[in-house]
Amino acid sequence: MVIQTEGLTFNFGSQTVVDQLSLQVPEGSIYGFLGPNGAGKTTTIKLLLNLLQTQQGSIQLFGLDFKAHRQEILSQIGSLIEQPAIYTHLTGRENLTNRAILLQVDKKRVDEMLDLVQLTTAADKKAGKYSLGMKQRLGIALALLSDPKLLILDEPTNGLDPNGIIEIRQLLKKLTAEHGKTVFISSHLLGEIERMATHVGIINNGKLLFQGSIKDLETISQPMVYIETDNTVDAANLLTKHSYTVIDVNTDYLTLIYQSKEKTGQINALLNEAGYSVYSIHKMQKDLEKLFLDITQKPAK
Ligand SMILES: Nc1ncnc2c1ncn2[C@@H]1O[C@H](COP(=O)(O)OP(=O)(O)OP(=O)(O)O)[C@@H](O)[C@H]1O
Repeated sequence: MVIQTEGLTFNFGSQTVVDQLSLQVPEGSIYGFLGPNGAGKTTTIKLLLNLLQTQQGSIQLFGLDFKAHRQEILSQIGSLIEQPAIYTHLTGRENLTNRAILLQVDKKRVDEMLDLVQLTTAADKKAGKYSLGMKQRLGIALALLSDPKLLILDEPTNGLDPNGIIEIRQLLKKLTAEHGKTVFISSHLLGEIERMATHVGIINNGKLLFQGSIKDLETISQPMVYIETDNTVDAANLLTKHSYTVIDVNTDYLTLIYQSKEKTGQINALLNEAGYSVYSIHKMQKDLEKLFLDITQKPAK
């Protein structure tokens, strides 16, 4: 495990903000740390980065006890919390070069990082002129300069437009798949985490409600397929005969449990062949609120 905490607990005054947290973050994973605003994500991240002192419980990083190996551990972590620390009057390249000098890192890493986060063409523009997405990518490049094993990101896609979000997602996938990094990323958006994470921890009121692989989460979050068709009742009967699980039928829509892309295609073909008009067919994820309800009704394994 790259991150392993046991009974991690933190109080602000009388408020328990992180409550008996036992995180398990495997090497090479993108671990999505999911929870609504105020759940305790940032506080947990600050504990992992030693920006707050652990009050109760323990933290192990890279198999080492945090208290005994603090410096060694922190030198292997790159992080981005809230706004990236960027000098807006300097260019992207100058920001990276300054940091490279400070960290005594080979300056050829600057070009490598610019390339990795796709800022090569904008490298000589002032960072103050960058879009929010470019600033976040520069922040990630800065965090990666010293080639850390673990990257910890606190809501890095907050406020980004869809393109900006896709670029960050692709970058994080590349970092784990091609560069062997482990990524710990917090978010309050289930859909965003589902699209990139390999593992998920869900926190609410400081407590871990669920932890497991993305596959484990899918069994709980169970997406649905909504089909808009004519004659929904007969169409539902046909699908039931073909062993599909129809959950709901109204005059315009049928709702089924989502199984796979291929099955969704087969459903569409089946309805078409039987002479039904399929006006629309789409997959819908549960939102975080509905997922919380399911998790609290069905306790995690
Ligand atoms: N310095 C502080 N002093 C007192 N209470 C704090 C402090 N920082 C955070 N809190 C409280 O701790 C709780 C958890 O905050 P935290 O920032 O860890 O949550 P979060 O999940 O990161 O949420 P957000 O996405 O809104 O940042 C909140 O109730 C917050 O008000």
